[in-house]
Amino acid sequence: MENISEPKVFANTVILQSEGLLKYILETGVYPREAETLKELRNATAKHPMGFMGAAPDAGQLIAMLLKVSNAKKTIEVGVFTGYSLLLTALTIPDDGKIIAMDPDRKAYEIGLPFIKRAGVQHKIDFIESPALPVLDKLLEDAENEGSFDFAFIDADKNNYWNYHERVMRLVKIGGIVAYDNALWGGTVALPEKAVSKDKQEWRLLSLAFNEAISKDCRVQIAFVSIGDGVIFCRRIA
Ligand SMILES: C[S@@+](CC[C@H](N)C(=O)[O-])C[C@H]1O[C@@H](n2cnc3c(N)ncnc32)[C@H](O)[C@@H]1O
Repeated sequence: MENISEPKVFANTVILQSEGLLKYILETGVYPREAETLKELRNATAKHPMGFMGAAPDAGQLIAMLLKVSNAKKTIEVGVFTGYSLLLTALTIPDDGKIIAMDPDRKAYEIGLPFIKRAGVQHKIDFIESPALPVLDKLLEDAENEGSFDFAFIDADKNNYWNYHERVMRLVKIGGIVAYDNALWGGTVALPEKAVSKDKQEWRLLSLAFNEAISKDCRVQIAFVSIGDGVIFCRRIA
């Protein structure tokens, strides 16, 4: 039976371990506000063999809010999959905004493409079928790209998170925001290694190292948020 006692509170933070509480949040304030095309894309992605591994819809809501309050127009998307966060961003930035999106998996992108087209936002997207690192390096070859982006969402291979960080720190303007998904790696960051399944151990270690390094990085103000699978938001300050 679902735990019906009050959720635990630690350091004045409700521990979202109750499925009921998350269900309440999603059903009350997230799903009713989710754009129809996003909902359809999310449902279509659930049929993918890997299931829906896009940004969590409640995290998406926060990302959209940050895109709006920061007036983001030019963004970077590392890790597209079927495009949930990509479509969310495209729906949120202005009509003359631009997203440079990169992922070596075009097939997954094409699952989401009909929804992107239907939403009428394809003109804002420049999808590059490639691992992200060489694309980011290419962008950095042109000095005009330095500090020209307002926002970046990083949701791809963990082993490169720090490599992405070093590059987006140059591409995103001072005051711009970078969001790193999966900071909690399914909650494994707070578990001893022996309690973690073999397939999650490597990325757990990478997450621990990245989270620690970013927490010490003076170039950014951070907000480490327990939403979805954990998102670290960074505002570039230097
Ligand atoms: C968790 S999914 C991204 C989900 C997406 N942001 C969304 O909201 O639907 C991770 C994606 O990262 C991609 N990926 C893996 N290695 C990559 C790399 N080196 N460069 C760019 N994308 C990569 C995978 O192909 C996969 O589609």
